[in-house]
Amino acid sequence: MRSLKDIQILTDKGYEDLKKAITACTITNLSLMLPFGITIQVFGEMLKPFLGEEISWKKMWLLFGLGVAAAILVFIANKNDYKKTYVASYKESEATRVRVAEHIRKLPMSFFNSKDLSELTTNIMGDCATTEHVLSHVIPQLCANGISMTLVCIMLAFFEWRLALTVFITVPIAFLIILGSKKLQDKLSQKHIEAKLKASDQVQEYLEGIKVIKACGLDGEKFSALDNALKVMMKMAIRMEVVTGIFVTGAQMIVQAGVGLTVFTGTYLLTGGEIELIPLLMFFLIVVRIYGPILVELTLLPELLYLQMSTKRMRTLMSTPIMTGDGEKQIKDFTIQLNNISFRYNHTEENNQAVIKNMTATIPSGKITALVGPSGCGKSTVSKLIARFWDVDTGSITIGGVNIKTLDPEHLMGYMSFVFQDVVLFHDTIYNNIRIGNLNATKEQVTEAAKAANCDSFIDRLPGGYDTVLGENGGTLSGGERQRISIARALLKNAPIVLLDEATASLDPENEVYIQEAISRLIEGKTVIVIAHRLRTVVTADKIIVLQEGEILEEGIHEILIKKKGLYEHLYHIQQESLGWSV
Ligand SMILES: Nc1ncnc2c1ncn2[C@@H]1O[C@H](COP(=O)(O)OP(=O)(O)OP(=O)(O)O)[C@@H](O)[C@H]1O
Repeated sequence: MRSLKDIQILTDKGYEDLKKAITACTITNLSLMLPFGITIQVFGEMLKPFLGEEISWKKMWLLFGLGVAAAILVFIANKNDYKKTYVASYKESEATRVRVAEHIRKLPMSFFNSKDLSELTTNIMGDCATTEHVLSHVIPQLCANGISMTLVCIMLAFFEWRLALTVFITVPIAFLIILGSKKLQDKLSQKHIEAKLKASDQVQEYLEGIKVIKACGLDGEKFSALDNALKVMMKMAIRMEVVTGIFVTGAQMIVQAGVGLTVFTGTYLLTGGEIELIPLLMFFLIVVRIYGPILVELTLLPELLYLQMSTKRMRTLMSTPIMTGDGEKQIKDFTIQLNNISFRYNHTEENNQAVIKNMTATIPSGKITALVGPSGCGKSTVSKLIARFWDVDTGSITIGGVNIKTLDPEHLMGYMSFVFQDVVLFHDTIYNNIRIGNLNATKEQVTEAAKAANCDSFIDRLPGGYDTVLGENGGTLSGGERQRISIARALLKNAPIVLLDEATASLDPENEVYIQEAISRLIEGKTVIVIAHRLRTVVTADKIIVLQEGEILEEGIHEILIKKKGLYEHLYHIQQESLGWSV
């Protein structure tokens, strides 16, 4: 329980609530003993005529009254138990999900390089659901059953210790069987979880790639991959259930063998005159009653073991250090300085080549700086390092003399706007999709930004205007329209540094004109970093940095680089020639 708190699956409040839930569950279990005790008393009265005694009706009416009171008590205890256990655990699990999502948001991008989306979804939804189930249905019941059974065991031992011993002697053996199967169950759980992840990966790939699958006629091939993954998942689930079932049933049989043992010992004591018939019969009744919770415990225990797999993954996730920094530092000058920086994406694999090698450059404040170079030379990586999506391995990046590693990533983001080629739009209204740039913006500011980004022409054509709800990832808009929405967002944010990544690639001439206009408004007076393949779009840049294989090869303005007749001039002429091609 404490370990759940330590790995932040349980908050302090959740930990306290769980303790309350266990107490409530124990009270419910003990309250359930009341009607049972009364039944035994009634049973004892009813047997009296067989022993030549008379039934006491006064006592019977008293027992009836007590029975009604006990039923009311059981109802109250159950109600309290429900509130303390279920309601508290669902609230706790909601808080856990938010905390996990918040932690994920603050993790460095290197973490996401080694994780895929379905694994993280499993973390947020699956593992939290398992924890929620175990917190509400397993831990309180297990602890409460353990406490109430121990109490009953002590009471029975006072009554007749030899019988009490035979009742409980099989219980530790049964528990040892379940605990002994832990290794095997862990292995099977791990395989089951892996199969589940693979299946959800396949489902995701199938749905995301449905256009390509249809266009390339891959339906059969991709569907059979999905079908196989689902079959493996089913096989693993059945295997896990069967093995768990064998151990649980075996353990339950051993516990139930205790009934036979008790009857045997009881008969032995009865014939030896060491116990009377009625107390013995009552003892048998109690035994049958208390075996119920023990059998339930045995089915709950494997679930607790399964939780360990989820908590292990959660522990890895929650103990991954987040990016930190001091959010207080204010920056006035936006000159970006790359000081001998080196960076590699993978530090673990053998092929961990540095993508950026000893790079030193200045990106002047209030000017346009273009990063150009062949595909894969590291242009996007440099922009990601400036935005602190990743931290450099060696060297430093400063903005206005402040090392960005000392800045809180969220604070740093406040200084930057991004216009990427692959625009992410949310399943929400156009208005809200633009407002993401600045959640404090007024309606007028949002529409003004949309106008400046040349969005109003297409928004006005939409039936709901600004209130039109976009499909998943803006599926109903064209590439150019999506790009203009992302520019509107950036305009609304009005950050002093603008990162443009391939913003006008793959657009038709009309859209390109609209977007170029919008971008001109966006970058006015800002420190701009442009990443572009098409060199004609950067000829007017104040500075061009030419990269090759993660190193700076040339620097300067267009005219000087052309005169230099180096890589830039070569790439520029190839592109000029290709512009003359026609199909
Ligand atoms: N997340 C990542 N994990 C591992 N390697 C990566 C990752 N992102 C990029 N790379 C590698 O780093 C190198 C530089 O990539 P980068 O995207 O910075 O190049 P680029 O110049 O922007 O390329 P392009 O112009 O084609 O977009 C490439 O070899 C690429 O394969």
